Amino acid sequence: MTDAGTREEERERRHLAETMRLLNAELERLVDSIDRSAEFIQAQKEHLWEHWRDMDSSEKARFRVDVDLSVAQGEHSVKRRERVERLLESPYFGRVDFHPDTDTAAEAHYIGVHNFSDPETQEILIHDWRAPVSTLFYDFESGRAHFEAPVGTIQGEITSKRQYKIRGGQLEYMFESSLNIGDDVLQRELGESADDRMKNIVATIQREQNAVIRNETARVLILQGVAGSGKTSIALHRVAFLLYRFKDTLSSDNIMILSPNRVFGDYIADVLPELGEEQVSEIDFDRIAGKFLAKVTGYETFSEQVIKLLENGDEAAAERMRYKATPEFVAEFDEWIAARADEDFVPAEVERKSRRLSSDWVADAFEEARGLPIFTRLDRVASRAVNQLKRQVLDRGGGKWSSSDASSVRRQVHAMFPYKDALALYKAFYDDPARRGMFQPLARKRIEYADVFPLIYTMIRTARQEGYGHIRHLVVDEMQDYTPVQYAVLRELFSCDMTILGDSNQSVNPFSSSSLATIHSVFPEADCLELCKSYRSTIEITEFAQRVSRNDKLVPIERHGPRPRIVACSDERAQREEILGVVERHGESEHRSLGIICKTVTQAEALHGFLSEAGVDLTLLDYESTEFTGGVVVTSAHVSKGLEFDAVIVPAVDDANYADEMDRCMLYIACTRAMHELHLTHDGRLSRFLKFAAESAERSGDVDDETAGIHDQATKTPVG
Ligand SMILES: Nc1ncnc2c1ncn2[C@@H]1O[C@H](COP(=O)(O)OP(=O)(O)OP(=O)(O)O)[C@@H](O)[C@H]1O
Repeated sequence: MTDAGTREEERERRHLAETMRLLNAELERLVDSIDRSAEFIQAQKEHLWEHWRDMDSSEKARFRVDVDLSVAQGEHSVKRRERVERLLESPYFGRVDFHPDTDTAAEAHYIGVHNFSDPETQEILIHDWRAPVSTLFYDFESGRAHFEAPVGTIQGEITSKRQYKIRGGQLEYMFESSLNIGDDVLQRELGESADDRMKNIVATIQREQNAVIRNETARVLILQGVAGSGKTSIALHRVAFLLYRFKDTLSSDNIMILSPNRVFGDYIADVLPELGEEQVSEIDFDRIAGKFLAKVTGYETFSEQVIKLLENGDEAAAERMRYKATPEFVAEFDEWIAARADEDFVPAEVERKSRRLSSDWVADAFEEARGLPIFTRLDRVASRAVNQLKRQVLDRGGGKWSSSDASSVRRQVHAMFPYKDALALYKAFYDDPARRGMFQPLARKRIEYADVFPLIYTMIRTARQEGYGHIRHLVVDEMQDYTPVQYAVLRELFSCDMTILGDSNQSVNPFSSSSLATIHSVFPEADCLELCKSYRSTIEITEFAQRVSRNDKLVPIERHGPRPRIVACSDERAQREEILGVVERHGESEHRSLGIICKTVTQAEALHGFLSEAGVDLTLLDYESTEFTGGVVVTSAHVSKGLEFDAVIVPAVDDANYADEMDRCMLYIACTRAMHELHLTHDGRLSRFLKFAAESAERSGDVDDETAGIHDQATKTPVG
């Protein structure tokens, strides 16, 4: 390092020491204030307890207000203390020196996970990464730059940019990064071992990612991103940004994440708290289905559908799914439902206790309720008829009016519409000869998954339903796995802003997945953004996965590691031994997590049994799991969606197991979960989707153990 460099580093160390001193002083003050609040609350409670009988009601009320105030103050201080503690671990990660055109000199702005001001001077010592000035750090290189301050756009010049890695309050390294957010720092971050939980990436957010995070104008934002492009991370950082930007009107209670399963929900659970925000609530489509259908019908779940397709390959079922998975289906179905009231409602006379309402009266009442969903409309007509007849009976001395009279009138009105409920109406849609066979119940009271959301949509379109009115922003992850009718349901239930993200290459069910264009057709007003750079895996793993399922837009990050290995084994037993060997070697390596990703949960269960008996300490993740544990995990490709591991083993990559398009999707998902190492094993003929590896091994005569792409487990000779 040059003398100037050493002097600069010295200066930075002094700055860090001074910041730590101020943070420690603040921590002390907060701890003191929390203790005092606690003591005060305790004393007040004791006083209240002892003098309860002697106090009048206004005195008691005053006491309660005092206690409530102290509790609120205490809670506020606890939150602040948590923030200061986080800052003490790592006060800041970046610095940008900016010289506004209107000022005489540049000023250094340090950027961290939270704001922190000098308690005495109120000078901002650390800017929250979400503050307007922090955009300078993320969006600009050295030279001309600007940011939006409350007073307007500030133009100026960036004279220097730096990045730091501070851990436990100690400066580990710093970089001058006048260009992009330092590749050096990014490389180091990406090269680290996977955590048990998704972590925040505030220090290395890239410019194109920042554009997604800070987009304030889109009501609906659709983000298509290749595997490992940071979509999920970005969506969570976006939530944190919106909570900061609109803190007066938006709180974590107003935000919901629709995630693919509970394991994934658990995996991402730490990101928002790490960013100083409360965790937001979560939901998934299975829970929405449960809420609507619990009392209506039994139904197949999404995972059961995936299992059915993977294990049995039911072409007729696939055909039904395909039919119900298009925007045309929603349009046709919408039109059909809308026509039912006019075409199928037949007004008739209503009679009770010799009093009558003519069919014209009924027709008028029905017409007046136009605009309401059909079953709500029928209820409205029935209520009016009940009131009318009741009045006639009572006014004209016709006797008593009981609840059974009211029920009879309601029944008569509802009988004018040939369908008793949404389920009957939905089934009737398939009476049309052109659609016959497209509805196939699994049992008398159990419908296929492909019918679950069309039925829920029918319920929403035909009767008023309770939505999620308090939600003001919905994040939808794995968008490609949801059909247009599911989006139609979301539209009805959530009339709020949305961030919708996913990757069309990672569909778990190609018969009912949605492309970006399809989703855009459901939300024509949406802004569509794309992330093409892939950060998770080494270039060797990314290129390998690309050959399983190509996406020409994908740009891998330049980070190297060992080439993926495909190991051919003589039989099933030898394959299990090979897997055991990889697991044991993993235990001795510097890597932490290992995912053994099978095609199906049934295969994962069998392998879990074998490895447990062999003494491996591991966890099985299946559709019932709710927690992500890290360490050695056995799971299926479907359950592994959204997760990542230092090393991944994909067992049974033979041609019988990975043969059709759906299998290809599963193989792609499994391979793209790996950050640093990827191993694939098989006995029998290699899957057609991996033929490229056999061919390239043949071409290169590649037999070397460590670098070989593919080799025979017994002979170490190339396979192909
Ligand atoms: N700017 C970044 N700085 C550091 N790490 C990043 C950055 N962007 C993404 N990553 C890392 O890349 C990995 C993938 O991120 P994430 O899981 O959010 O991607 P994804 O697009 O949702 O992936 P997939 O669709 O394959 O599940 C994570 O380890 C994340 O921390």
